[in-house]
Amino acid sequence: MLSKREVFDGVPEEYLSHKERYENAIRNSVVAFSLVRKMQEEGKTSINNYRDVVGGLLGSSVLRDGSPLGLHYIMFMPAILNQANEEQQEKWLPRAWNCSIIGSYAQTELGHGTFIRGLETTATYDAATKQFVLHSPTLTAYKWWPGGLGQTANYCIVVAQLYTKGQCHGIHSFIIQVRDEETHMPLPGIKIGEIGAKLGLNAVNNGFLGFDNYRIPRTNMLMKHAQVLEDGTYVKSRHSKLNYGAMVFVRVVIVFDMVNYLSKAVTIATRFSAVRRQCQLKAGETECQILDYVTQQHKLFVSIAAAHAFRITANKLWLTFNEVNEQLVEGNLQRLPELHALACCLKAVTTADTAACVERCRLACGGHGYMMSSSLPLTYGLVTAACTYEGENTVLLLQTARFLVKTYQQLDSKALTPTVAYLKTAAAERFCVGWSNTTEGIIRGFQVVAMRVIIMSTFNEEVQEMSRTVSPQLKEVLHQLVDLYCTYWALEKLSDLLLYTPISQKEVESLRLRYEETLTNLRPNAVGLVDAFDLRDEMLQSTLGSYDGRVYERLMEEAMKSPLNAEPMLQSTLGSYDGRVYERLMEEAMKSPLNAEPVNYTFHKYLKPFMQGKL
Ligand SMILES: CC(C)(COP(=O)(O)OP(=O)(O)OC[C@H]1O[C@@H](n2cnc3c(N)ncnc32)[C@H](O)[C@@H]1OP(=O)(O)O)[C@@H](O)C(=O)NCCC(=O)NCCSC(=O)/C=C/CC(=O)O
Ligand SMILES: Cc1cc2nc3c(=O)[nH]c(=O)nc-3n(C[C@H](O)[C@H](O)[C@H](O)COP(=O)(O)OP(=O)(O)OC[C@H]3O[C@@H](n4cnc5c(N)ncnc54)[C@H](O)[C@@H]3O)c2cc1C
Repeated sequence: MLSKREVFDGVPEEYLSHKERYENAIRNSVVAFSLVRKMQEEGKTSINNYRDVVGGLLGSSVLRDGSPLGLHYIMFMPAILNQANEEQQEKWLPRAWNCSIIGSYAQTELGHGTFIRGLETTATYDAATKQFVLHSPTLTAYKWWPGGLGQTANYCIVVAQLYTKGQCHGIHSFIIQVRDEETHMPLPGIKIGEIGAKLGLNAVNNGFLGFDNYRIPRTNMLMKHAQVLEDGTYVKSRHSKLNYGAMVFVRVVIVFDMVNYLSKAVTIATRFSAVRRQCQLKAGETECQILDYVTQQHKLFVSIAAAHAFRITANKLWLTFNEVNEQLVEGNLQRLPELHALACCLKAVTTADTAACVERCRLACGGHGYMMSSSLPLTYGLVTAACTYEGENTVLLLQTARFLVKTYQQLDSKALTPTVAYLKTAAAERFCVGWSNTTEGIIRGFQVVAMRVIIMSTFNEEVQEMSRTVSPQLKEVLHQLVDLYCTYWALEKLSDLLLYTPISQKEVESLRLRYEETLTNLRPNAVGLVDAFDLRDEMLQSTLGSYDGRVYERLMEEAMKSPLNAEPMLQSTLGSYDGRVYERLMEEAMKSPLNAEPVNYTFHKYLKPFMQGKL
């Protein structure tokens, strides 16, 4: 095991250089993931449920700004599980599971992220040698972003346009070795490095990858869904989008990640708001807790309710994901479009709402929320990235809209899948005959809005589910959270409700009163509700949100650790007058100190012993 001394003990990551941050991340990651390997050996985690364990580690204080090994678990292994046939799984999964190989997932290119049918990397089959030739025809064809690829991974899943017998069959996945397992040097025909400093996740070691007519065996094409036979014959998949399966899985998992990040941020902000006293309600009185201000409650309480709403939604989505995947295994593809639309919608909505809520939590803490030591800026950096990766939010919402429009157009000719069944009810009868300022009334209002503008929004199953399984006291508080969440969004989306429902001005006024009553009712339970997230100080890593409330002493202790560093402002690679965006992105990437050396010392000292099970 590593001695405490070898880890940058006591110096917060913010004060490490870019290179030191990577080296620190490797040390922390091999220690953390050795724990996962120990749990595997003891049968405490399996290939089917490792995500909980890994997800907890990736969101923990040990790997607080991500890990160079994250993609190995987040996408490399799921891609093998989802896209490789049985023979390939037997070959690759054991080595991936015990980390004797470290993988990444290389789909996005400098020139394309959203439009994956436009990816430029080619994989051309050579029947004479039974090999695929991987090539990056242009600079924009270089893979750009894959986590861990910069200096860490020695294998990766590469998504490329498949050519055989002179015909293009679209994008397919391949497992490709990019570095020598002994020396970790890039293999001949491979151009590889890291892309440089980012807004956040600076420990992830995102990389770039270019191929120069690089040959791999035919059997390195992942062939669960489509195949290329030895003579070059292409056998197509039952459904063209089964190759997109890894993305659907990760979008589902991201919803769980948002629950963790939002719970942390609102715990920090709510506890700080109970400690912070500012201004007097009456002259001469003691300054009051800022948590007593309705404006502060308006900022924070909806985030507490959202964390619970997202947790319930994430669990429901996970059940749906497993149901649909069991059906896919039996050849029933009927619910795949619904799963895709659901995963797109909930990944986009939960990441966007969580980013907005985390920023609101930061703002609710005044200047102290702007301190890195509060952990709120770091959390914002992690969450806002999720609005972009695994499918940029705008584009994913368009995918959901496309599915809902199609569903609506087939309302009378096709049986509806469970999550959109409400569209038939909402369309069939005078669904919203009058407005009622109840949770059910608001949900029906949104269903009418959704029906009319084909936007899906409902979580009423969870309300019924909740009334069966909790004590009367807890039910009352949870109903207050549901009420708060509904009335908050009814007031936020008032224009839609006024346009599409018979809500009256008088009812809007009583809705506002009801909202403020709910804030007041929740106030006594606010700190208890965030304590219920049961997040230890080590997880929060926040001077503001510690359980003991010693905010000011901790702020001072952290401030005393600061060596003074000023990083020069960087010019923008994207906004240069000459438009040489891609060349500048690559030029800037090559300035990274990590790219100055072919192999970072941490490979031989830490990563290789870890991969050989010797750590
Ligand atoms: C935007 C996408 C989905 C468009 O894909 P495209 O092939 O162009 O499909 P169409 O828009 O033409 O729709 C055709 C048809 O296919 C259905 N469909 C699309 N995607 C899926 C899917 N995943 N599963 C099932 N079905 C799907 C669609 O509904 C249509 O059905 P119809 O019945 O209406 O015909 C695509 O380009 C896309 O997904 N773009 C986003 C790329 C992305 O997510 N990249 C992630 C890279 S990995 C990463 O970011 C890692 C991050 C690190 C980390 O997670 O930590
Ligand atoms: C932190 C981080 C980690 C990542 N890790 C990985 C990884 O490990 N592996 C990997 O392969 N990729 C990874 N990515 C890349 C990520 O998947 C892409 O950034 C994402 O898919 C968006 O593609 P893009 O960056 O090309 O943006 P673009 O698709 O160019 O989007 C730019 C803008 O154009 C808009 N736009 C694009 N298409 C449309 C449309 N059809 N309609 C309307 N508007 C549109 C978008 O909404 C957006 O506002 C990572 C990204 C980040 C930020």
